[in-house]
Amino acid sequence: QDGAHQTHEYQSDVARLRKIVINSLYSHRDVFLRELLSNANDALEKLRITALTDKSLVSPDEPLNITIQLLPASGSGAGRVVIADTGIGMTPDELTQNLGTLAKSGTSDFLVQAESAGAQQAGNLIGQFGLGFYSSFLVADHVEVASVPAGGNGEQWVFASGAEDQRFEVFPDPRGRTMRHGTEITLLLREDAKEFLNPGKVKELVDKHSGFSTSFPIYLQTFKTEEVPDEDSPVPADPLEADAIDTSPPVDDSEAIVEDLPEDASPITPPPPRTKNVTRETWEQLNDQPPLWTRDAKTVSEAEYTDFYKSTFRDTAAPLAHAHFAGDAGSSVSFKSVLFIPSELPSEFWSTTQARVEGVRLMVKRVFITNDLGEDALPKWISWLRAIVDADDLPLNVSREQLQSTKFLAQIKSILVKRAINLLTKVASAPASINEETGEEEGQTQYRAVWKAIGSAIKLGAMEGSAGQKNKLGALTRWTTNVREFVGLDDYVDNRKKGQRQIFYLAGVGQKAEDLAKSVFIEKLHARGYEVLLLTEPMDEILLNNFQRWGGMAFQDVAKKGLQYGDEDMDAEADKAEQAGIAERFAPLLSWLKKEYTGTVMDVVISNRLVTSPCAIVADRYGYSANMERLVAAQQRSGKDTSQDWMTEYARKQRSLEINPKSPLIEGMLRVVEGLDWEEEYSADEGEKPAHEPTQAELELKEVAQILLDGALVRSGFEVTDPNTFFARVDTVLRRSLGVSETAQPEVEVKPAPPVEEGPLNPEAEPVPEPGFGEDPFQPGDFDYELPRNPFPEDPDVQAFAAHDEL
Ligand SMILES: Nc1ncnc2c1ncn2[C@@H]1O[C@H](COP(=O)(O)OP(=O)(O)OP(=O)(O)O)[C@@H](O)[C@H]1O
Repeated sequence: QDGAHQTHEYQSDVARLRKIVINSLYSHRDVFLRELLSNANDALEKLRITALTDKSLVSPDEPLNITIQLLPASGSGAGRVVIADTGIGMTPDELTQNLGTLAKSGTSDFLVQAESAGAQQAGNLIGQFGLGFYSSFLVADHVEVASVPAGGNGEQWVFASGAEDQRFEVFPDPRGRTMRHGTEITLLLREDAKEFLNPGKVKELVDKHSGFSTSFPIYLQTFKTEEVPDEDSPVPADPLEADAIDTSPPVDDSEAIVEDLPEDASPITPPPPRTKNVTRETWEQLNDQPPLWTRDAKTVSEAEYTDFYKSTFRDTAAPLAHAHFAGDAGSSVSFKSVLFIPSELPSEFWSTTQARVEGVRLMVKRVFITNDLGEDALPKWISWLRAIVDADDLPLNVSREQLQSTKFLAQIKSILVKRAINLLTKVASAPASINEETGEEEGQTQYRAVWKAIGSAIKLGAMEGSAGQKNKLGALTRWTTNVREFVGLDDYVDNRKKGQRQIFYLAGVGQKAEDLAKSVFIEKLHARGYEVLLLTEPMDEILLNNFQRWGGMAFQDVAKKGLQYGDEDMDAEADKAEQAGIAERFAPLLSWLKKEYTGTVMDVVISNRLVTSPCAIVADRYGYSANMERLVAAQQRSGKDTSQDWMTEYARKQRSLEINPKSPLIEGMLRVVEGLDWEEEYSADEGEKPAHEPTQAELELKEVAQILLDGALVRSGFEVTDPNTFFARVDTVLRRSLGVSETAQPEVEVKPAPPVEEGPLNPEAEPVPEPGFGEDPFQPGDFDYELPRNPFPEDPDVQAFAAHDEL
């Protein structure tokens, strides 16, 4: 390399990105034009902003614009596309830095993801990441970038690289200075990319992808061939004279028929003037249509909104909904805006606390100013919003910093949030449409898609928003119930049964709604036709607690105490009498169970929520439901919130056992309790031993009761306190029912391992078989051993283990 001519190795990430781009985007390769035009537009914007403080950088002789030239090959090669801008330009160092390295944050993560994804997925990922300059290699074998920085007096430099090259060159342009400032990119097209020399194709692409999103004019060089008078060859002015000149092809004299012209013959028409074809260069502006947001919404088609969104926000998927409006920000700044709901949340939405908001593009009189909304950007829940806001009455030379300190920005943020909520509400309240082909009701297809995409963000908004927003966003939430899906809270309230004053819900984070619907807590509600919201996301329960009430109804966790159907007072006298009868009949069992479970549950009551299950564990109003208990346990495992341990312990104890008087099992227990002389036994103070040794019947009842309690815990979603003891009890009961000895242990003998091996391990001599490969390490007979006799037959814990094994 000589003094000026530099050769650089590409940074390894660049090579990887180029490879991914070329492999995965072949079928979308026309994106190169959008990317290069967007870079050119950015460079012009940078210059415009810099020139606000240094006017010498621009001159009226050098208008800020972008030009495209399509140059078919004169000799070998497929031809060239040259895209030039009169923007900020690059110094030789910047050429090296900007085009030879990837400075973007998250590049490595992106590359790992894209490399492991399929071509189609990688294409989508790249779309979101923005592939920029490297997309040139989709259509070009070789790329040259000539550039001069604005304000620079030095040489014009060139960055040059082949698509397959591991290196790039940077050198002074052998043509000298061809630009005052700016950048010119020359693509030597690949043989299979000749279509991009077609002006029609280029116009179509600019129209579709760049027309809306570039604020500086884009001109395409076109050549028009016109017929013009040929001034070089003399054309006689006088038709008579013209007649005198014989311009007819020579004819054979012998064949000539000479006729005199009749007197009244019309005058001889003069021959057309001599012309020649001249090819003229013209520059046709491609983005001369007014920006979409400045147009009347009635004149903009859905397809135009979609194309605009995709090209402006670089999304491969269409938006789910849009709103187009003009307004007044209150401080006499009028503006026009279009906002969009994207088809999915940004990938980092849940992994950051304060999301970066880059989707709101602020413009002043159609010129892009910033997409950085400053410190207190939009609230996190709505950081996914995509919008264009174009203010008319702000000075054009307002800087990004000035704009951020104006009232306008704060007002615009609140207007955007309000408008976005209105848009969501409009989509959510669209009447169900009828499918014309099938005649079936389609449901709210559009809002279902919106809910699927950003439903969790809407729930977040309903929690963190202002009071007014909470109500609006709460009304937008949709739930699955035991009878329907996609149910709004207002809809639930409208559908309530006579007398019902509670909105019933059951939470089971991570469970499927259909499994939750089979819960013991829902069986009676379901059987009676009541609707229960099934909450499966961690946020759900917290959200409902946050609302406290909806439409005048209180939220009731059906796994907790306090459940009321609301029709209790409407029960016939006979029903009431039956309830009283049951209460009286089961009183002995309730008393016995209360004594038995002192310290384990707060209370034992007759249930109003069970149909077939014998019992359930119901949390007190301030106790933890099984769902809450799991959430708290997960938090504690992850090291958070340990200061709350005592509260957890307390809340855990706030629960009751509910029994189902209609269950034959409970009936059976009642009969056994009635047969016991237990009042006397337990009349001693709490904690004291019974006055006499318990009878066999009582011991058995205790065992059954304990299993029943553990079963109720499991049924109700809690964990049993000690699974080993639980299984030991089940084992005993099983043995009893089979007539097997309750204490007999299996006859087993376990072959002990050989003594510790001496000397170092030599893997070469005895290769360790790879899992799944090589010979089966086990030989026939390896499993023919006997477990040893239980060495501690009296130890109840060991018995429990043995029993567990048997099960
Ligand atoms: N026409 C240009 N004029 C001036 N600088 C340019 C031009 N094209 C590219 N650059 C510089 O090269 C850098 C890299 O460009 P590239 O297109 O690869 O990524 P980007 O524009 O930063 O990101 P993205 O394309 O995803 O928005 C740009 O940030 C810019 O500094």
